[in-house]
Amino acid sequence: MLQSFKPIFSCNLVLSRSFSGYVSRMRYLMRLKEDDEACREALKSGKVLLYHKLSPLLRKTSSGSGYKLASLKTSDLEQILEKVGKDKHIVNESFLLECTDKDEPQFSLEVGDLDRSALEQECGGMFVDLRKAFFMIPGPESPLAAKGQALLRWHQTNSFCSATGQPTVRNQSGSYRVCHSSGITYYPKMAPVVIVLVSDGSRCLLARQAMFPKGMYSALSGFCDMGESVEEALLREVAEEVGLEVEDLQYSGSQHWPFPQSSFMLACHATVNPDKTQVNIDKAELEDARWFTYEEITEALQNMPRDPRREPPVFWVPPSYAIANQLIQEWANHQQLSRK
Ligand SMILES: NC(=O)c1ccc[n+]([C@@H]2O[C@H](COP(=O)([O-])OP(=O)(O)OC[C@H]3O[C@@H](n4cnc5c(N)ncnc54)[C@H](O)[C@@H]3O)[C@@H](O)[C@H]2O)c1
Ligand SMILES: [Mg+2]
Repeated sequence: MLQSFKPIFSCNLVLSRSFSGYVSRMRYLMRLKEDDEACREALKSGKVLLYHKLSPLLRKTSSGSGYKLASLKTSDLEQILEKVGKDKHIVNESFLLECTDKDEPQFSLEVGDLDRSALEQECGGMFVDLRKAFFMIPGPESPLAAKGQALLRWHQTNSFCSATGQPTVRNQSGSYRVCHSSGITYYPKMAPVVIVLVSDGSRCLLARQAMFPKGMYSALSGFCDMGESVEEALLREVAEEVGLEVEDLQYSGSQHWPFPQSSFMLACHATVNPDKTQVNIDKAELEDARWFTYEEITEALQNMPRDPRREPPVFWVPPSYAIANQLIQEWANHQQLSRK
């Protein structure tokens, strides 16, 4: 029997914000999305994240011990562009991302047609593949790095109208593209995906696809079909992939996931009857699916691979920037409490 969703972990973000500052920032952002002139003005005093063929620019932190996303003042970026022999006006091709706590609008710009090493030298940083960058930058910067890449990718792949084949034209912020021939407005899209950590009360079920890195197991996941609710998608995916019927669902949280295209991950916990835990794997989709004990999970959480040059542990779970990790951590915390 399905229980209704209980939003058990999702409120902290909103509650921790200073409310009036947050509202005015969101209203400002909303205006910039719609008002081309205001957006152009904001860009002049804003900051820009650079991407080279969708890899974000990182810089060393001031202590020199780590890396962070490089956020360049527009005026500095214009000078850099001129130094590498480019028209500084390409800055106007930037897309609006967000507005920081200090009311600073942030943009992203693709510079893949410029010389990579010349730019790296002028900017004092390096362009790093996004998957690798997630291991290098502070966790709170990951969503912005992902959003910057996702928006650039969406614009790159939506420059023509699918009805007329005519070019589409962006608004200044990049919040949509229009085909003036058909009048169709295109908005950036994400594909909804359910991800679920199934438990039988004392163990949790993790699976791996053949394409996963060696030894990595994750929660079950799958794209929602057209017309499906999250609950229906989740029940179907678990049935399809491992042949089990889940009984109880609890919402955990959500995440934008940029790989390989933009997905919107909706994460839940689910339980199965402890007497009906025999898995029947869909081998076309999964290489393996297994029940893991609390002890195995806590060990995996403590033994995350840190150095890609070293052999990974025999069993490990997705890194902290993936919502699968959040689900697994929550399950382990819940088990720990229930064992006291
Ligand atoms: N952030 C995380 O923690 C996390 C963890 C696991 C998976 N994921 C992501 O979830 C996504 C879906 O997971 P999955 O591979 O198990 O899905 P899945 O089980 O639905 O299987 C993928 C297959 O579904 C089909 N499909 C249907 N709609 C699709 C669409 N809109 N885009 C692409 N393929 C579609 C394709 O045939 C594809 O091969 C993947 O992109 C994966 O990277 C994220
Ligand atoms: Mg799947």
